[in-house]
Amino acid sequence: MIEYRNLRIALLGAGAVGAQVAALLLEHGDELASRVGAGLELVGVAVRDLDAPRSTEIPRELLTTDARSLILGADIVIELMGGIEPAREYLMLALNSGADVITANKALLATHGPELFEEAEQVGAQLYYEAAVGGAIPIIRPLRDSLAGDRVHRILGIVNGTTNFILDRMDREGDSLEEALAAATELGYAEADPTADIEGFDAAQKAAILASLAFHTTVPLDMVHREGITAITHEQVRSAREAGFVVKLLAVCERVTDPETGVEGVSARVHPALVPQSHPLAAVHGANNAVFLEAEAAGSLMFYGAGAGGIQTASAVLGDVVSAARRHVIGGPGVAESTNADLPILPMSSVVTRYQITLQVADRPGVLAKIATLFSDHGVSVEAVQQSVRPDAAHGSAAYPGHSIPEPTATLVIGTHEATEGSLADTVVALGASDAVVEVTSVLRVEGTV
Ligand SMILES: NC(=O)c1ccc[n+]([C@@H]2O[C@H](COP(=O)([O-])OP(=O)(O)OC[C@H]3O[C@@H](n4cnc5c(N)ncnc54)[C@H](O)[C@@H]3O)[C@@H](O)[C@H]2O)c1
Ligand SMILES: N[C@@H](CCO)C(=O)O
Ligand code: NA
Repeated sequence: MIEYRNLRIALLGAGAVGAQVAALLLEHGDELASRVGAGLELVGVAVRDLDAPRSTEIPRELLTTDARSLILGADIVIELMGGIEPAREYLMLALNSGADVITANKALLATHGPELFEEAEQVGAQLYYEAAVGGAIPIIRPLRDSLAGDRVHRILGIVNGTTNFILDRMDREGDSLEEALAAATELGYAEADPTADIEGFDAAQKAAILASLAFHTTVPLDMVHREGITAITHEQVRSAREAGFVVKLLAVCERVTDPETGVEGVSARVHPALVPQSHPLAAVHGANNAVFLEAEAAGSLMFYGAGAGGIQTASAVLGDVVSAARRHVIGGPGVAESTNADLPILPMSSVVTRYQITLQVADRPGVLAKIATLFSDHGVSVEAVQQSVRPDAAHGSAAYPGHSIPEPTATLVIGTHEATEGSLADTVVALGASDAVVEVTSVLRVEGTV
């Protein structure tokens, strides 16, 4: 039996992920030690309440409410408390005391990442965060290491399990958004307050992290355009299916050249989008996550699996523990983030995308021509128009002047060619204001087409 020097590991937080990390470290510590070349000793677990029920049994003598003392005696600190403070303060304390740190805290990284990375670089420590995006799915290390020699062009990610579960239920079970959300809550996917998931805040934090890593820059959270799924209707999901699409909440991170100014930069955005049923992301069901990326040399790659869950996320945390511990054995400085790419973060209006717009229009001569003019006035080229007439539809307020019978309306589904988000958005505003249009019933971007 080889005798190893023990590395002292402090765990902060013993909730869904933390309790699983503690259990796996205690159970598989010897096996991991042989992979690392050093013993891994869980020296303590900082909790708020010593007597709170936990999903796994943690020996009472390991529990403490004194996180600061625990941190100061550790070689590796794992933060699984969540939230901004005191997580930020504890990680800074850990880095300053010479410890390497591991966190799953996307909210903290998306808002205070640069400060933490800079501190880690200053003190020559490591900061690992594989669990922060895509849970168990390896995506941070592939971007940071495996693809460091390539040039990533674009990332399309399903990075929030709760919203993917909801949209998938609406598509495959015919649920309304409310019914699907209730099912997500019952199954434990959605939080008691699901706002961060359904309004896209969680996905936006992950988009900021992915875009920063992929493009070797810093993408501030407030530069990530964000739309959630709360306005998505059952009707939109059903029509999407009929037209060969599925609705997904996507994080889109890409290199962008503003067509008007010629400025090259990057953008990150989160919004619902129509994805062709033939795209690999369309086959991501339930609460799973996937990150589809396109790189110059590697071509298309997809990373798929469990984006959440206590034990699944613990797998990513333990991978980081092994990496951090190996460097303790080998020595040398930590891996610095490369954030020196000279790429501005461009606003949403510079992004080039495609829209699918559904309109209720008055069914009378000249309406189509009027609508076509609105598109061309904004420099937007129409790719396809589909019309269905519902003469009996007393939709909206349109009525023949002076008559009580409602004017017949038609449904127009208009797919555009690529155009800047700015001109597409202006076109939608002009459509809404036109007397030819009774109602703009749906506007969705189309992503993942070639
Ligand atoms: N649950 C998942 O599937 C998942 C997936 C990926 C990433 N994450 C991230 O992992 C982190 C932990 O998530 P979780 O689901 O385990 O959360 P959780 O709420 O289940 O657990 C957090 C635990 O930390 C404890 N805590 C909070 N503040 C503390 C303090 N000051 N001192 C000591 N303990 C404190 C809480 O009491 C709680 O037990 C979060 O940053 C989360 O975003 C979670
Ligand atoms: N609430 C998140 C957890 C994982 O970060 C989700 O639904 O994906
Ligand atoms: Na991950």
